[in-house]
Amino acid sequence: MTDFGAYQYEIYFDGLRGVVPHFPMTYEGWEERARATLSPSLWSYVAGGAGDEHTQRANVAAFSRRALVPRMFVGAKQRDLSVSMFGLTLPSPLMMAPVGVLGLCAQDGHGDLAAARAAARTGVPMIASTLSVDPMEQVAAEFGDTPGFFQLYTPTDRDLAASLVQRAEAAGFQGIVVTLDTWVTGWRPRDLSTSNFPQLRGHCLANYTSDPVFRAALPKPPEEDPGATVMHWAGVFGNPLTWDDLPWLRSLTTLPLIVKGLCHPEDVRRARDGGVDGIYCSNHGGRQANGGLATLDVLPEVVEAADSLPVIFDSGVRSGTDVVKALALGASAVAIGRPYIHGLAIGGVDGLVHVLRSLLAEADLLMAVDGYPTLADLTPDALRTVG
Ligand SMILES: Cc1cc2nc3c(=O)[nH]c(=O)nc-3n(C[C@H](O)[C@H](O)[C@H](O)COP(=O)(O)O)c2cc1C
Ligand SMILES: CC(C)CC(=O)C(=O)O
Repeated sequence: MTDFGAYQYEIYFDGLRGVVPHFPMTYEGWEERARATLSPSLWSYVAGGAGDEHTQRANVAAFSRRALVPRMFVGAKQRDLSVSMFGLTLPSPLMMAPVGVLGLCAQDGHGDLAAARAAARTGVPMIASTLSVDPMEQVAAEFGDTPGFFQLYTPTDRDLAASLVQRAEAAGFQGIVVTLDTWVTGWRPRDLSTSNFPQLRGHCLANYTSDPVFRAALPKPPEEDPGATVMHWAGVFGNPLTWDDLPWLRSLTTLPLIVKGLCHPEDVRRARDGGVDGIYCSNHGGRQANGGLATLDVLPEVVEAADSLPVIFDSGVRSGTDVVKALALGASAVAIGRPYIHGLAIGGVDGLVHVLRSLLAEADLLMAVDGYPTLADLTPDALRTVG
């Protein structure tokens, strides 16, 4: 049993002692303060999406088309938000989605380490991006007892891919998340306007520059020729994988293999047949392709096709109620991107922990008030479609 909702009492007791809350209590508040904290170009990178950002807005809007129906006489005094997947038991279904450039969003430039520390403090797992300011071994060292996952951007160099995965295994990560929807970046007008994207990426290559296979392919060490290093990285970064590559991907690790970016049920069935351990239903927060469906709208089909495989969901989650709605539509776990980036930007580890605890408290209290005490109680029948 967990009592995430108790976070509200901590805040009220602080208030009684005259302590004013450090951090805003809503997504809009986190966003507004993060915007004021980050440089304009980093802000536009974080906040922006593909095209005119229609899909990005649709991700958020989809949640307001679903509403939870309250149940009474349930006596949901105790709730249980714990979830078991990939042989792990987690205290809650919340996860931190992989975010490249996370390091740069912290005041001290080490946001990947901060997120790992927040994972240790909350039990909310971090899926560490391939693109990070600090190498994965240092990130993993901060996880404490909370399991961590490594997100792989599969490079064209297969030996490099194998090396990154082997390092993740050795560092103690508990699963590999392979992102399929970003072997090339989508059309991102905000980044094109600032022309800042290449510089940002250049700061986030620690996993590559610390890799023996990557280093061996360079004419000069990265410390001596950073420009050539970035050029080499750009050449190997993205591999447009096909189904023929799935057996090879599967062979890279004995850890749970989760594929990120699946939104079509047929793709889910093929991935399942190809031996993956988990499906990650996401449209990359609307950052890659515009004009698509909200991820929440495809979730039920994906869950059905995934059958017994766990489904991690992300894109557009902005509150604890959104977490509950995604769970009711069948997600096994719910990941967030921008909300925790904002928390990190406004208050480092403390700000990030505040965002995670706020989302968990809101979800927990909603389940209490509306009479859905466990995740098993949250079925599609708990929701109605409105508007
Ligand atoms: C600034 C930023 C960087 C991201 N970097 C990565 C990444 O390195 N790897 C990845 O798989 N997804 C990346 N994503 C996508 C997230 O993992 C996630 O799918 C998305 O943020 C979820 O949508 P949300 O921001 O609406 O919560 C990034 C998202 C943002 C906002
Ligand atoms: C394209 C990458 C460099 C990072 C990413 O996934 C993103 O910005 O959405």
